[in-house]
Amino acid sequence: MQAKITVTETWLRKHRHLYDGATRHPFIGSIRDGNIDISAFKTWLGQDYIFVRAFVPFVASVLTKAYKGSDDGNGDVEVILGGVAALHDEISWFKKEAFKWGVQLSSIAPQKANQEYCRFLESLISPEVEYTVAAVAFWAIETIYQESFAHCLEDDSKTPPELKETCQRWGNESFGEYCNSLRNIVDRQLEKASDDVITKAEATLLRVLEHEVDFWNMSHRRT
Ligand SMILES: Cc1ncc(CN)c(N)n1
Repeated sequence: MQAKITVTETWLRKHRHLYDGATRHPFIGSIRDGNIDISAFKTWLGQDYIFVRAFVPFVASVLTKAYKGSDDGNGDVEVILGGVAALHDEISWFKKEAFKWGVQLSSIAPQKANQEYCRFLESLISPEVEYTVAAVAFWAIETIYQESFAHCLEDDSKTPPELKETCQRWGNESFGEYCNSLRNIVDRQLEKASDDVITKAEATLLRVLEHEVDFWNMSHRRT
Protein backbone atom coordinates (compact mmCIF):
# COMPACT_ATOMS: atom_id res chain seq x y z
CA MET A 1 0.00 0.00 0.00
CA GLN A 2 1.30 3.45 -0.91
CA ALA A 3 1.97 5.91 1.93
CA LYS A 4 -0.41 8.84 2.01
CA ILE A 5 1.04 12.13 0.78
CA THR A 6 0.99 14.60 3.64
CA VAL A 7 0.05 18.26 3.34
CA THR A 8 3.63 19.38 4.03
CA GLU A 9 4.87 17.04 1.27
CA THR A 10 2.37 18.56 -1.17
CA TRP A 11 3.51 22.06 -0.24
CA LEU A 12 7.21 21.25 -0.50
CA ARG A 13 6.65 19.82 -3.98
CA LYS A 14 4.53 22.77 -5.03
CA HIS A 15 6.93 25.40 -3.69
CA ARG A 16 10.18 23.51 -4.37
CA HIS A 17 11.81 26.45 -6.14
CA LEU A 18 11.27 28.87 -3.26
CA TYR A 19 12.17 26.18 -0.71
CA ASP A 20 15.45 25.44 -2.47
CA GLY A 21 16.10 29.18 -2.61
CA ALA A 22 15.94 29.24 1.20
CA THR A 23 17.89 26.02 1.88
CA ARG A 24 20.49 26.29 -0.91
CA HIS A 25 21.17 30.00 -0.73
CA PRO A 26 24.54 31.30 -2.06
CA PHE A 27 25.50 32.26 1.51
CA ILE A 28 25.19 28.59 2.50
CA GLY A 29 26.90 27.62 -0.77
CA SER A 30 29.85 29.84 0.15
CA ILE A 31 30.24 28.07 3.52
CA ARG A 32 29.95 24.69 1.83
CA ASP A 33 32.53 25.43 -0.85
CA GLY A 34 34.91 27.11 1.60
CA ASN A 35 34.78 30.57 -0.03
CA ILE A 36 32.84 32.28 2.73
CA ASP A 37 33.80 35.87 3.38
CA ILE A 38 34.37 35.93 7.15
CA SER A 39 32.94 39.44 7.47
CA ALA A 40 29.68 38.09 5.94
CA PHE A 41 29.73 35.28 8.49
CA LYS A 42 30.17 37.78 11.31
CA THR A 43 27.27 39.85 9.98
CA TRP A 44 25.10 36.74 9.96
CA LEU A 45 26.22 35.82 13.49
CA GLY A 46 25.33 39.22 14.99
CA GLN A 47 22.03 39.49 13.13
CA ASP A 48 21.01 35.91 13.96
CA TYR A 49 21.62 36.53 17.65
CA ILE A 50 19.07 39.36 17.47
CA PHE A 51 16.69 37.10 15.54
CA VAL A 52 16.98 34.25 18.06
CA ARG A 53 16.16 36.60 20.94
CA ALA A 54 12.94 37.53 19.12
CA PHE A 55 12.32 33.87 18.26
CA VAL A 56 12.10 32.90 21.97
CA PRO A 57 8.77 34.67 22.72
CA PHE A 58 7.41 33.38 19.42
CA VAL A 59 8.25 29.76 20.35
CA ALA A 60 6.82 30.35 23.84
CA SER A 61 3.58 31.47 22.17
CA VAL A 62 3.52 28.28 20.09
CA LEU A 63 3.95 26.34 23.34
CA THR A 64 0.97 28.15 24.86
CA LYS A 65 -1.12 27.49 21.76
CA ALA A 66 -0.15 23.80 21.83
CA TYR A 67 -1.25 23.57 25.47
CA LYS A 68 -4.57 25.22 24.72
CA GLY A 69 -5.23 24.09 21.19
CA SER A 70 -4.03 20.55 20.64
CA ASP A 71 -5.67 17.47 22.07
CA ASP A 72 -2.23 16.80 23.42
CA GLY A 73 -2.32 13.05 23.70
CA ASN A 74 0.41 13.31 21.08
CA GLY A 75 2.99 15.13 23.16
CA ASP A 76 3.17 18.39 21.17
CA VAL A 77 3.91 20.35 24.35
CA GLU A 78 6.94 18.21 25.19
CA VAL A 79 8.39 18.51 21.69
CA ILE A 80 7.98 22.30 21.68
CA LEU A 81 9.30 22.57 25.23
CA GLY A 82 12.44 20.79 23.98
CA GLY A 83 12.72 23.55 21.38
CA VAL A 84 12.48 26.25 24.06
CA ALA A 85 15.21 24.52 26.08
CA ALA A 86 17.44 24.28 23.00
CA LEU A 87 17.05 28.02 22.45
CA HIS A 88 18.47 28.69 25.90
CA ASP A 89 21.55 26.80 24.82
CA GLU A 90 21.58 28.53 21.46
CA ILE A 91 21.71 31.99 23.03
CA SER A 92 24.72 30.98 25.16
CA TRP A 93 26.37 29.56 22.05
CA PHE A 94 25.88 32.84 20.15
CA LYS A 95 27.54 34.76 22.98
CA LYS A 96 30.48 32.37 23.07
CA GLU A 97 30.86 32.37 19.30
CA ALA A 98 30.62 36.17 19.09
CA PHE A 99 33.42 36.46 21.64
CA LYS A 100 35.52 34.02 19.60
CA TRP A 101 35.07 36.08 16.40
CA GLY A 102 35.40 39.47 18.08
CA VAL A 103 31.76 40.41 17.37
CA GLN A 104 30.37 42.92 19.88
CA LEU A 105 26.75 41.80 20.24
CA SER A 106 25.65 44.74 22.38
CA SER A 107 26.51 47.26 19.65
CA ILE A 108 24.69 45.57 16.76
CA ALA A 109 21.49 47.10 15.38
CA PRO A 110 19.05 44.88 13.48
CA GLN A 111 19.13 45.39 9.73
CA LYS A 112 15.93 45.98 7.76
CA ALA A 113 15.38 42.35 6.68
CA ASN A 114 15.88 41.22 10.27
CA GLN A 115 13.51 43.86 11.64
CA GLU A 116 10.85 42.79 9.17
CA TYR A 117 11.32 39.12 10.01
CA CYS A 118 11.10 39.85 13.77
CA ARG A 119 7.97 41.93 13.17
CA PHE A 120 6.47 38.99 11.29
CA LEU A 121 7.25 36.68 14.25
CA GLU A 122 5.58 39.15 16.57
CA SER A 123 2.45 39.18 14.42
CA LEU A 124 2.25 35.39 14.80
CA ILE A 125 2.28 35.67 18.59
CA SER A 126 -1.24 37.12 18.53
CA PRO A 127 -3.82 34.78 20.13
CA GLU A 128 -5.87 35.23 16.96
CA VAL A 129 -3.30 33.25 15.00
CA GLU A 130 -4.29 29.60 15.14
CA TYR A 131 -1.99 26.97 16.65
CA THR A 132 -1.76 25.19 13.27
CA VAL A 133 -0.65 28.37 11.46
CA ALA A 134 1.96 29.25 14.10
CA ALA A 135 3.22 25.64 14.20
CA VAL A 136 3.75 25.67 10.42
CA ALA A 137 5.92 28.78 10.76
CA PHE A 138 7.87 27.19 13.61
CA TRP A 139 8.47 23.95 11.70
CA ALA A 140 9.57 25.82 8.56
CA ILE A 141 11.93 28.19 10.40
CA GLU A 142 13.73 25.33 12.17
CA THR A 143 13.80 23.06 9.13
CA ILE A 144 15.30 25.63 6.79
CA TYR A 145 18.30 26.00 9.12
CA GLN A 146 18.56 22.24 9.57
CA GLU A 147 18.61 21.54 5.83
CA SER A 148 20.87 24.48 5.03
CA PHE A 149 23.56 23.63 7.56
CA ALA A 150 23.31 19.85 7.02
CA HIS A 151 24.19 20.60 3.38
CA CYS A 152 27.48 22.11 4.61
CA LEU A 153 28.37 18.87 6.42
CA GLU A 154 27.97 16.47 3.50
CA ASP A 155 31.02 14.38 2.57
CA ASP A 156 31.94 16.44 -0.49
CA SER A 157 31.66 19.80 1.31
CA LYS A 158 34.70 22.01 1.86
CA THR A 159 33.35 23.81 4.91
CA PRO A 160 36.22 25.55 6.76
CA PRO A 161 37.04 23.68 10.02
CA GLU A 162 36.37 26.82 12.08
CA LEU A 163 32.76 26.88 10.82
CA LYS A 164 32.02 23.18 11.31
CA GLU A 165 30.70 23.71 14.84
CA THR A 166 28.21 26.30 13.56
CA CYS A 167 27.00 23.87 10.90
CA GLN A 168 26.78 21.05 13.46
CA ARG A 169 24.55 23.16 15.69
CA TRP A 170 21.66 22.95 13.22
CA GLY A 171 22.86 20.32 10.78
CA ASN A 172 23.19 17.48 13.30
CA GLU A 173 20.99 14.41 13.21
CA SER A 174 19.15 15.00 16.45
CA PHE A 175 18.14 18.49 15.32
CA GLY A 176 16.92 16.74 12.16
CA GLU A 177 14.80 14.35 14.24
CA TYR A 178 13.38 17.27 16.20
CA CYS A 179 12.41 18.94 12.89
CA ASN A 180 10.71 15.70 11.83
CA SER A 181 8.73 15.69 15.08
CA LEU A 182 7.64 19.27 14.33
CA ARG A 183 6.63 18.22 10.86
CA ASN A 184 4.53 15.35 12.26
CA ILE A 185 2.82 17.78 14.63
CA VAL A 186 2.06 20.11 11.73
CA ASP A 187 0.73 17.36 9.47
CA ARG A 188 -1.46 16.01 12.25
CA GLN A 189 -2.91 19.46 12.82
CA LEU A 190 -3.38 20.10 9.08
CA GLU A 191 -5.27 16.81 8.67
CA LYS A 192 -8.09 18.14 10.80
CA ALA A 193 -7.86 21.84 9.88
CA SER A 194 -10.51 23.82 8.00
CA ASP A 195 -9.81 24.99 4.44
CA ASP A 196 -9.47 28.53 5.75
CA VAL A 197 -6.73 27.54 8.22
CA ILE A 198 -4.93 25.44 5.59
CA THR A 199 -4.91 28.43 3.22
CA LYS A 200 -3.55 30.71 5.95
CA ALA A 201 -0.93 28.14 6.94
CA GLU A 202 0.32 27.75 3.37
CA ALA A 203 0.58 31.55 2.98
CA THR A 204 2.53 31.64 6.25
CA LEU A 205 4.96 29.02 4.96
CA LEU A 206 5.58 31.16 1.87
CA ARG A 207 6.20 34.24 4.02
CA VAL A 208 8.74 32.30 6.11
CA LEU A 209 10.57 31.14 2.97
CA GLU A 210 10.73 34.71 1.66
CA HIS A 211 11.96 36.09 4.99
CA GLU A 212 14.63 33.38 5.21
CA VAL A 213 15.92 34.25 1.72
CA ASP A 214 15.99 37.96 2.64
CA PHE A 215 17.82 37.08 5.84
CA TRP A 216 20.57 35.20 3.98
CA ASN A 217 20.74 38.02 1.40
CA MET A 218 21.37 40.49 4.20
CA SER A 219 24.55 38.66 5.21
CA HIS A 220 25.74 37.55 1.82
CA ARG A 221 28.19 39.82 0.07
CA ARG A 222 28.11 39.34 -3.67
CA THR A 223 31.60 39.44 -5.21
C1 LIG B 1 16.91 33.43 10.54
C2 LIG B 1 16.88 32.16 11.31
N1 LIG B 1 16.08 31.15 10.91
C3 LIG B 1 16.05 29.99 11.64
C4 LIG B 1 16.81 29.81 12.75
C5 LIG B 1 16.78 28.50 13.48
N2 LIG B 1 16.24 28.63 14.78
C6 LIG B 1 17.63 30.86 13.11
N3 LIG B 1 18.46 30.77 14.17
N4 LIG B 1 17.69 32.05 12.38
